[in-house]
Amino acid sequence: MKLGCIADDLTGATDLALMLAREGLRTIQTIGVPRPELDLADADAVVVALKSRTNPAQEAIDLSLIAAKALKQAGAQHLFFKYCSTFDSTDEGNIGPVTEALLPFTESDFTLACPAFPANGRTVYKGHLFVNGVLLHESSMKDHPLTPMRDSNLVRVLQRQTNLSVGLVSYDDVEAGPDAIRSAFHRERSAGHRIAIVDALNDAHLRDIGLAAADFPLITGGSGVAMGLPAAYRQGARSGHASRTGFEAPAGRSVILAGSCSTATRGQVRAALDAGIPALRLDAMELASGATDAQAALDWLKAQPASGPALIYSTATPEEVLAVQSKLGRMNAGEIVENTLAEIAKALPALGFTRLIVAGGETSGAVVNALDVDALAIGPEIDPGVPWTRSLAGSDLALALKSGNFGAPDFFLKAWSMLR
Ligand SMILES: Nc1ncnc2c1ncn2[C@@H]1O[C@H](COP(=O)(O)OP(=O)(O)OP(=O)(O)O)[C@@H](O)[C@H]1O
Ligand SMILES: O=C(O)[C@@H](O)C(=O)CO
Repeated sequence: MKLGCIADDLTGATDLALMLAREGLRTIQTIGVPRPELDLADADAVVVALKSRTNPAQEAIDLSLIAAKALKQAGAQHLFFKYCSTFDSTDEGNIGPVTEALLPFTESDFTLACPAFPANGRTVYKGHLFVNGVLLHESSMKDHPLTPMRDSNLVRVLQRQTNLSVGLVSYDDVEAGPDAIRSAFHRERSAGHRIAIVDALNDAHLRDIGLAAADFPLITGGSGVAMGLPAAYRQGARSGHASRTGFEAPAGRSVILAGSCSTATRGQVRAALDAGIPALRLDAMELASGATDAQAALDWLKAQPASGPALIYSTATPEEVLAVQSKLGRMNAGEIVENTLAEIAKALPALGFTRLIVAGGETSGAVVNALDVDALAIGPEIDPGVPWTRSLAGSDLALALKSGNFGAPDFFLKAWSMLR
């Protein structure tokens, strides 16, 4: 295995797995550390999906090191730590602390940090992260329910999370190509920095960064920075593994579970409502008081026409989320909603629902755990960063696990047409 990857959330793992598959690596995604029976012999890359993004830093470190050990034992030659393209974290972690733990594990003393993903509007310039052309701290990420991002300067953000010195490889070096990027890495390392934020404005930059960093024992970033690795790792990497062609899916009913409150998901929920998809809104306060519950949602779902998808969503505006959080607490509110969606998901296979779209990283983690799915094959790309996947064991399911901020407004409408 060339590349062992540790992703701090599930949809992020799927995003990375799609990128590696698309660029020609045979890629398997596992939910948590791979079961010993899982056959990884044919895989060029394994992406382990954790749910560690918002855990206490020590827990995230422990989980990441367990995954790192398992990947190394399975033969991984390089490690990749995948986090969000919007650098979701707090001053306590977890990007800095996990990187700090993985560096000695890989017996190295330098790595890069690059969340750029231009196809989804994430670019880094002079160390500042932009989301669709807007500085991170002015984007909707400033209101994220769990990791509000209020500083766009990633050198500063990361430095607050780690005792390692953080440097910068900026646009001028990156634009000059792989050799200049290698020299810049050398310069930053010689200056005593142990992690370098790297600028990237387009895919050509990402491919050059991938080439320059391919020898690193540890690479950290979003899925974008993995774009150039397959070509570097495999002579004549195959391409088109995850194509846009139809995907064989188990027969059965379709459902969308949305727990993400991101701008993109709010638009997708609106488009689904406008298109007349039957929809049920879960109210966090009503869930907390017991006025409604998962069983009520399942009763509603069973009564919907089997001919098309139905939508269950807790998606709300930032103002609504804040109001709920001020009454229930941020983490508690999130857990109440996640637990309800997970309880709904658990009952779905027995009710004949086999085709699921799940919106939101934390939400997807909770749902997939409840479904007891532990490995995924990667299918075609629906929109950048989001493939259809199929479970490799347990209930036979087609799953599209959508990062909160990914996907076009018609994502919930168009994704189904790719399934055969
Ligand atoms: N109405 C609501 N009120 C309060 N919290 C909510 C509400 N709806 C969802 N949540 C919580 O907000 C969090 C959303 O996180 P999630 O990771 O699922 O989505 P996201 O952050 O948009 O996606 P990603 O992590 O992929 O960017 C979850 O913990 C969810 O339970
Ligand atoms: O990088 C991203 O934006 C996504 O893969 C993700 O991690 C969102 O949860």
